[in-house]
Amino acid sequence: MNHRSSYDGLRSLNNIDLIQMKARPKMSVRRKGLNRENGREFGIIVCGNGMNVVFVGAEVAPWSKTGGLGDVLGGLPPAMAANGHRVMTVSPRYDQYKDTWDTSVLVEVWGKTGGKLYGPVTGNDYQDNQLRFSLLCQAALEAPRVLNLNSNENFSGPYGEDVVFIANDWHTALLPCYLKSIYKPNGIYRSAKVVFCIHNIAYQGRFAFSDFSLLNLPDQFKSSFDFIDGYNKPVKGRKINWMKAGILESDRVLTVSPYYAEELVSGIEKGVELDNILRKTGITGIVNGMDVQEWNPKTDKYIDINYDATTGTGKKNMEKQLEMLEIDYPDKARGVAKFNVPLAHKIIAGANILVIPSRFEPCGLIQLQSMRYGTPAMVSTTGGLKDTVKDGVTGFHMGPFSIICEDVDPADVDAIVTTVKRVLKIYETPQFEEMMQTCMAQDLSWKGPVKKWEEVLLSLDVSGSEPGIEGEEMAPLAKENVATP
Ligand SMILES: Nc1ncnc2c1ncn2[C@@H]1O[C@H](COP(=O)(O)OP(=O)(O)O[C@H]2O[C@H](CO)[C@@H](O)[C@H](O)[C@H]2O)[C@@H](O)[C@H]1O
Repeated sequence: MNHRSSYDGLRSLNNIDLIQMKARPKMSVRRKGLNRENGREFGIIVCGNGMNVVFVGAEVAPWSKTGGLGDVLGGLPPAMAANGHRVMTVSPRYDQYKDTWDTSVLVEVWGKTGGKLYGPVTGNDYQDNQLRFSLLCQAALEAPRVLNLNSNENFSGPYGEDVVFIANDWHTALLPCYLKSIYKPNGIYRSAKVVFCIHNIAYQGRFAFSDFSLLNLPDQFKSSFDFIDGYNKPVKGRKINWMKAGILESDRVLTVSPYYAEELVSGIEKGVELDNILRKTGITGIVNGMDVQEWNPKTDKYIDINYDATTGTGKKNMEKQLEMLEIDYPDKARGVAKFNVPLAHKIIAGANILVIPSRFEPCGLIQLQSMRYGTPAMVSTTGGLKDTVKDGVTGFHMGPFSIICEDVDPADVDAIVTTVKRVLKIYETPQFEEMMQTCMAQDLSWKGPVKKWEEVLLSLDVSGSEPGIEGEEMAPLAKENVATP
């Protein structure tokens, strides 16, 4: 396991100052470098003590990422640390990442997987994934107690037991179960709480019912895992369902947008057979933020011409190149089915319109990325796309699409054609220009979402938890060694 240490103290002078608050609760803080006069520092901020927060997940960008889960775990924890909380993220070490360091608490469990996160090839899982993710949960429960993280003299040592765990997706669902069965009965983590966050309900961790015996849990947990699978992919029938248990055994359930939260409880199809469970527990949606430093058209290292809202206009030579491309490729289309970060940046920066015809979309990050680059998106009306794209203001809505993946519904094709016509009517008019400006003027960073996360975490009443402060937006620690699927 690679225990990524607390983000505090490692990022900037500003953050080091925030850490000092932790050591002296409700104190006045000098924020060095912010206000200076004649060489003397001044500037007082009165603030709370913050919280101890432990994120747990199967991916964390930039080290391991197959999609948005990695992005969120690379962005939200540093943004919470920037607000004065003590934050760590526990995630598997799939490879020998250059910029990670040894905590000297090293347990090699399944060996390096060379950047292959869930299986040797896409769609083919490791046979022992249950063991792997069980160990991830066990490691995450040990980390706050045993890792001696010397971030800074005021903010060092183990986190202790007054922590909030944020478990993400099915891979982390055993965490609240082990907390309740192993730790709490022994007087450990008495006031600790668990938030379970659903990024994508389509993956639930459904396994043979007899596998319950592998999980090292007492029989009273069986009912939380017990599940009748209604789909014949691969077989119907009685199973264990990790996500169901994660939802039932956690203290709060969150997801990544308010509208997706509504969809999840709306019925069996959108809730993928867990809608009844979520209606019981309740679920809250908070829209994701994005990494506004990695995705910044002004400084993006992957695109040839950097730009901002004042230079969003087309370059003549590029227009010429586009004309040439059309002549060379009369079919006018290209399909690239590769995970290619530079190309993803180039497409988002270069496109005039991004079409996102999702059947479902818990939050969606590419529409945020595209709006930041002044590229309005044409989206289906589902999940976070509904919450983040305003029709006629920052993009175009096409209505909800059929969720039956096997067929293409002709009504959806019509919706795309009608919307393209609507877009073309205003394309290259001042109205479209204004739309691009509005897209780029939005604050899509983690600053807003993190406040909502704080509110939820504080409401759990973990001992010693206090609000943080208004922090600066922070990017993840490193930008190299992204493990691709
Ligand atoms: N070919 C390619 N090459 C390189 N990079 C590529 C790529 N295709 C996509 N990406 C990048 O991968 C990320 C995709 O994130 P999304 O949130 O859009 O979807 P995903 O389904 O992975 O996430 C799930 O979790 C997230 C986080 O909560 C929710 O937003 C989302 O709705 C949910 O489905 C973006 O950063 C995008 O730029």
